[in-house]
Order: sequence, then structure tokens, then C-alpha cells
Amino acid sequence: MPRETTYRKPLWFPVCSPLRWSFESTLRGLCSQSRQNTKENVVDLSQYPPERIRNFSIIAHVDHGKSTLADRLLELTGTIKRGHGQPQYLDKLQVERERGITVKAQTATMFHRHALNSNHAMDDNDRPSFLLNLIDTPGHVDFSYEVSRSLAACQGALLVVDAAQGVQAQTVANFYLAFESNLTIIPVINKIDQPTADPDRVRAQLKSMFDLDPKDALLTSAKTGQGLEHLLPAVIERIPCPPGQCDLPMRMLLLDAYYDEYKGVICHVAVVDGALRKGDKIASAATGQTYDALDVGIMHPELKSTGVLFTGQVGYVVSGMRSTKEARVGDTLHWAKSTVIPLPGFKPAKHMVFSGLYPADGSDFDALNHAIERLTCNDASVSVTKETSTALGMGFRCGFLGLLHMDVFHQRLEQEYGARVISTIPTVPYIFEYSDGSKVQVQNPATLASNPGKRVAACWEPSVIATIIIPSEYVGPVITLCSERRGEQLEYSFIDSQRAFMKYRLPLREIVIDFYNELKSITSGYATFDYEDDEYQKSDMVKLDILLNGQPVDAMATIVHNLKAQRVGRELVEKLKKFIDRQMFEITIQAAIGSKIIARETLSAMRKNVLAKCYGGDVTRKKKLLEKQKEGKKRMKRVGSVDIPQEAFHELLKVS
Ligand SMILES: Nc1nc2c(ncn2[C@@H]2O[C@H](COP(=O)(O)OP(=O)(O)OP(=O)(O)O)[C@@H](O)[C@H]2O)c(=O)[nH]1
Repeated sequence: MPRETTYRKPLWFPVCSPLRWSFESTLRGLCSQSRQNTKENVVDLSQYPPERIRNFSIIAHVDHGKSTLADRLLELTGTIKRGHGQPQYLDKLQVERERGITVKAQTATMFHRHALNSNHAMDDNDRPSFLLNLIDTPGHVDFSYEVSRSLAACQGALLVVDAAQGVQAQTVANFYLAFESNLTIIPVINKIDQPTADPDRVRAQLKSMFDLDPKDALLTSAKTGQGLEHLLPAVIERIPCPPGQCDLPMRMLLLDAYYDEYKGVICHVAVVDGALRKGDKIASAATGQTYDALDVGIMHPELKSTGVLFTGQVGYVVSGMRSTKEARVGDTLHWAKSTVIPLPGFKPAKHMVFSGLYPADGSDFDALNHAIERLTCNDASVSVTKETSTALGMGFRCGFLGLLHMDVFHQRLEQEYGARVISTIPTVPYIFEYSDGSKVQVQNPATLASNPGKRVAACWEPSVIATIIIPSEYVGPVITLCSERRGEQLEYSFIDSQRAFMKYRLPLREIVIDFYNELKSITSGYATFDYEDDEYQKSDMVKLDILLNGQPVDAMATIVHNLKAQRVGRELVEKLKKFIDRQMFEITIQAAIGSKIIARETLSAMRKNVLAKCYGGDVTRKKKLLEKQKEGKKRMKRVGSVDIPQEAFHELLKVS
């Protein structure tokens, strides 16, 4: 028998401003419906056959209001009890709250009463209840892998567009992700409360860019609550129910996983056929390994044990997987006793940027290994292989979907696992051909041409097709920027009288570092940008070495375009000079291509006397300063006889 689960009642907030009044009153009206859903205060999932289930995603450009809208839906269905001004409920990670961006897709199950073909005479209690699974997705291009995975569990998507900003680069990218997944798309024009909102212009853009019927667009303000009452009825009426057959042997798609200290690996799953019950023996189609379903439930929005998940439902299963490596995102889990055809799964993530990760303190290697293993369970898009650097010791070469993704991964390692890491200059995966005809993909510049006797004969670098949307007056500076970055214009048109749309082929290397910031700064923050990977292009790339006192520092090697090598080499040595403390001997810092030195700086010798500032003979103060110096030294990496502070490695990341 399915276990019962409890609804939470919505909370009413005091009315204290006209703005709040309209929001609260709308919410109150809507919530009264959901409150009546909860009359019996329990839910039995067997009441929700596929016809009564809707799985949908919220997709949008960054900051167009997805998470706020998701929160409002959770509130109006009584799933969460909260008020205005609180951090977004579904942005749970510290990194998400600090940066104000969604990094992980989050699923929440809601219940809502609605009569199809709306019979207004019907009492709320008589309206059938629907189970709605909402998936809030990230907006930034680096996390589009999360979006495409989430869409695999959905039949529809709310495409949210800011009423003032209109269609932006990630609106285009996300629309095509949903369109290619054959999802029903409901356009939602949000933030209509803004003084500069122009819903008619956005409607026209939706028509011209995506051929979406302007009449289908819903107008909302997640801030004031205006128009929210139309969202869930549209979801229920327009989005099809999940396909899948109740009478087939159970199979489900593993959508995501994370490690919980108490429960072990928790897998988020979408049950495609049959039903999953607590106690079932399940197997992984990828590995053949079998497990027991120890706990089964829904995200409501916290884990709520239900003991069963039926066809079309999205929820979680705790299966006693011991290692996070066993939870392969995209895998099909099924009843161990039956054979099933595995579900299509997901395209493997394509790594755009690689960087070495090393423990700040060499003795922390095992701790970092453990932290990376746990975190990659929750972020399957990172690739990890072990590597060794002469400068930094044992570490890992990790592949990321972009620079922001890399940054977020570092931050999560530090915040969630207390790991202190040093990362090497990010690089993109090049293909090099040697004089003997052999080809290699180079993810770590230090490994390039490490075989003596092999000469590089040719190089190919990855490129992307970039979509840029800007107000028309910024077209000139953007064209200049793209050509400086070795871009090739592929398309140039106008979305409407005020906005230009451009497509460029750009080398990936030119956009991973700093391109977006520069684009934003030359367009006063108005440009939006998105990219998808394209083919490799032949290119004239060289390896740039950094030498300290004549000794190459492998962790600082980078690959640059021949024409830019001189400038990059100069910037790198100047940066290093600023960050390396003077030591007891002279230090030469050089940048070199092969045996040719292209830039050089010298740090003259000096004894850094930390006690110089300590006047008088206070022993405790002297001790304190010496302790501080010792602590600082721990964070240094010794290359030959030169100590390099951690910050030097971080600073080098910013040179393109
Ligand atoms: N005026 C107004 N502001 C809104 C509305 N909806 C959201 N916002 C604000 O817009 C900002 C971005 O909202 P989010 O919900 O974080 O946007 P998002 O699309 O989830 O952002 P990412 O997760 O980073 O992609 C926040 O400051 C919200 O308070 C709205 O309807 N009107």
C-alpha cells in the first residue's frame, strides 16, 4: 500500500503595502483552492494516473525571473509557507544564494485542483487534483547541460521572458533546447509591473523569432502576483501528460544524484513505465549492479517519503549505492527481475575548459580526492583524471562546461567540503599533429610536445557559434570586439527596430576568458550572449612557458595564438612579478616559446624581515608575526628555490 504524505497549509501574510496587497490578495485567492486540495491533509499517489500528472520546466534567460516564479507557484499551491523578501527557495546552494544565480536544476512536486474544460459551477472540492512536477533550471549558458537533462523529464516548458528586456541570447538557446525535445512551450512574459515593460513588443519578438502565437503568451508579474492565476491552468490544459505505461515492468531515468551524509546517495528519478515501490530490487542498465529501493518518495519540495512512485511521477529513491560513481546520471534503473530496453539517456557533456586542480597543501590530496568524488556525484558534467605536476604535486585535471562552471565548482568544493584548491590556467582542448603524423588532444599544455624528437606540425582549436543580441547602437563596438577576438561574422539581422541579432564563429579560447565581461562593458550591460560548440578550426597556436630562474613551471604553461603570444607573455611575467615576494636571491621571471625568451622581469634580492615592523621587545607580538609568516609560507608553492603564493596562480587565470 502506498504510504500517505502530508500537505502543508499555506500561510497568510499581513497586508502592509498596496503592492503587497495585490500580491497577497491574488495569492490568497489562489491558495484557497489549493488549501481545499489539502482538506483530507494526505495524499495518495495512486490517485494520480499519468492523465493527472504534468511535468514541466521553467526556462529563461538569466535573471528573467524563473526562480521567483517557481517560488510563487510553490506558495500558491501551498507547497511552501513563506513571505516576500526571503531567498529563493529552490536556489538552495550557498553559491546560488551568494551569486544570485541558479546552478542546479531543482524539482518540486505540487498539487493543484483544476477542472479541465473549466466548469465554473463546480465546487473547488469537486475539481480533480493534479500532481505537477516543476523543474527550475539554471539560465547561464555554462549550465545548459542541467537544462537539457531536466527537459528529458518534462513534456512542457514555461519559456519566461522579461517584459522589458525581451528575447535575449539564452532565451533563444533555451527555446531551441525545448523545441528539439518536442516539448509544449508556453510563453510567459514576466515582470509586467516594471515601468519599462512592453509586452506587445515581446509578443512580436516571440512571433518573429520562434513563430509562437502572440495569443498564447501569458502576462505575469512574479513580484506582484499579477497574472499568476493563469499559469497552472495553462500548464494543465496545454501540456500533455507523461507517456508511459502503467502495466509494463518498471523502468525509470536517473536524472540527478547527490550524496547525503545520513542517507548515502539519493537519486532523482522519473518513472517512465510501471511503479517503483519501497523494497523493490532494482538494477542499473549501465552496470548491471542491483540495489534495494530503501526509501522512495517525492520532493515536496523537501524529501517526503511516499513508499511508491507511479508511472509518470518524478521523485527520489535511496538505493544503498555506496559509491557516488554508481549513480550514473542518464542511466536507466529497472526492476532487477525483468529485462527492459534502456531509455535514451543524455548526450555526454562536452567539456569546453580544462584546468588542473591541486590541494593548496600537498598533504590534503586524499581529502581533495574525496571532496571531488562527492561533488561530481551532484555535478556529473565535470570530468576528472588524476595528474601530477612538478610544481604542484599530485592533483586532478578537470573538464568543465565553461569558466563560470569552473568557478562554481571551486566555490562548492571550498564551501561544501572545506577543500582549499589551487587551479592552473584554464585551457581549451586543442588537437596537435606531430611531424610523425600522430595526433593528440591536449588538455594540459604542460604535456604538449613532451616527447623529444617530435615537432608540432599543425594545430586545430575548438570554435563556437556565438549568438549575440544587442541594442542597435552598440553594433559597431561589438563587431570590433569580435574581430579582435578572431571572430568570423555569420549572420547579422534585426529582431525589431531596436535590437540587433548577430552570429559569429569564434575560437573557444577567445571567449572563455573575459569575453562576456568585455562585451557587457562595451554595451553598458545590454548585450546578451550564448554559444554552442562548433567544429575544430586549423590555427597557429604555440605553447608559452613560464620560467622561474630558468626553470619551467609546468602548472603555468599555456597555449596561445602566435600573434598574441608576445602580449600574453608580457602580461604574465608582469603579473607574476607583482605577486611573488622578493626572496633572499634574485629571481628572473621569463616567458618563452620553445627556447626563445619573449618577455622577462627581474625581482631583486631582499630579506623579508617580518619583525621590522615590530618596535620594542614585545615577545608575544614577535611570535605572532613569525607564526603568521609560517602560515603564509604554507600557502606557498615552492618551484626550485622560489616560493610562489597561491594568489599568483589565481591571478594568472585572468590573463587571456
Ligand atoms: N519587477 C520585477 N522583478 C522581478 C520579477 N520576477 C523576478 N524579479 C526580480 O528579478 C531578479 C531575478 O529573478 P530570478 O528569479 O532570480 O531570476 P532567474 O531567471 O531565476 O535567474 P537565474 O537563476 O540566475 O537564471 C530578482 O531580483 C527578482 O526579484 C517581476 O515580476 N517583477
